[in-house]
Amino acid sequence: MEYLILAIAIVVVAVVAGGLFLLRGRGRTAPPPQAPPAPPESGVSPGGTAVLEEDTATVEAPPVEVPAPPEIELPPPSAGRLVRLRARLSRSQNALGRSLLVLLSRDALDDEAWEEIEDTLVTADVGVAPSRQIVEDLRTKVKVLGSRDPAEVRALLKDELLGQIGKDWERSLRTEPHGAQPAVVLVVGVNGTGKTTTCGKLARVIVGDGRTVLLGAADTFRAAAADQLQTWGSRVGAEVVRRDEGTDPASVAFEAVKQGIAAGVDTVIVDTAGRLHTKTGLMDELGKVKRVIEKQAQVDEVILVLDATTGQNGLQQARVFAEVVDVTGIALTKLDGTAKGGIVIAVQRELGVPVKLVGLGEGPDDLAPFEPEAFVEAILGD
Ligand SMILES: Nc1nc2c(ncn2[C@@H]2O[C@H](COP(=O)(O)OP(=O)(O)OP(=O)(O)O)[C@@H](O)[C@H]2O)c(=O)[nH]1
Repeated sequence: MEYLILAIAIVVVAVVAGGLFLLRGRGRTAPPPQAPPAPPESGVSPGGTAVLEEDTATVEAPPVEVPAPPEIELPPPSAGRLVRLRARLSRSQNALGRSLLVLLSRDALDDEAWEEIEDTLVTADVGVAPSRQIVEDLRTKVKVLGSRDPAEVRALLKDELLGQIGKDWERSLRTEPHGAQPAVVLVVGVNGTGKTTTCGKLARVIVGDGRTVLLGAADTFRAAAADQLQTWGSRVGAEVVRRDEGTDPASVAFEAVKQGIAAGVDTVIVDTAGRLHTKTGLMDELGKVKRVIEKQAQVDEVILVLDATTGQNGLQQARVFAEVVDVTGIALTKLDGTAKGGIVIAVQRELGVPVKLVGLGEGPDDLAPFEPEAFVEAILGD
């Protein structure tokens, strides 16, 4: 009997314990389901394999840097640029105008005074013959005028300088396409004069006027020139055709014009090296570049870039270029850095082609179409 009671007690205890165990098990909350591993942004690890391993699933993938598209700039149009840049010109050229005006306003305009006026003009790089001519003209006009109040003297000098610079030259740059053919501008000149910079700035002038440009880096002598051009081009969204250093410049020019035609751009600008090794070498190189371009399109402009600070030396070099290639216009750079603005008169006289562009600083929009009236006004000051 005792055994029976003991057995029943054991059974009861077992049942109660079992029930309690079962109840506790049911009351437990289930663990949260494991979040699936977040896929990396690209779905692919930097190494190129899909991220699947469990232990890397919780490691956050580094953010993939998407480079921002380059911002395309919209440069100002060409019209009125020289007037806007007048301060630059006044700063460098005012001394010439002021000393001429002071000399012309002297009470007694004797031989000595006229000689001083001539010297001032020669010092400003006007050139000996044109300086003499200006003095002769002024002498006659002053005699006819009789009186010499400051306003009259200023008007007289302005008229004379404008006459020497020439109001009637065709100075507009031919950059308009011919139907489906782009206009082609070939840029030549001695190294260091600012050729590549002028190509870049000119591209901005054309884009600013609402047209499209392609740049050809045919200065294969200096690799940095192509890089420089690339930077200029990317700022205004212009394609640049370039090849390795040492490639035949003519082949780059050919390819640039070909791509320009295919892309339907308005203007192709071709930068050249034009080292002054020998006149024959230069003639061969530039002649070939031009001939090769002409197989596909007409060369509308050959712009000779001349550094205004180099004076007579620059003129000498300009002469060599003019002998080997038909220059159609001059880009006079660095006019902001010299008081010798008279070079405008000298170079036009020397080469018989007009100054069409002037460089007035290192800024991207410091290139302006040349306007004689604004130029003379800047020289004479207010
Ligand atoms: N102050 C001033 N500097 C200028 C002007 N135009 C160009 N330069 C500077 O002149 C230097 C030479 O310019 P580049 O364009 O490299 O000359 P480059 O003729 O192409 O020279 P190469 O490629 O060696 O043949 C650069 O530092 C330009 O910023 C200008 O109008 N004013």
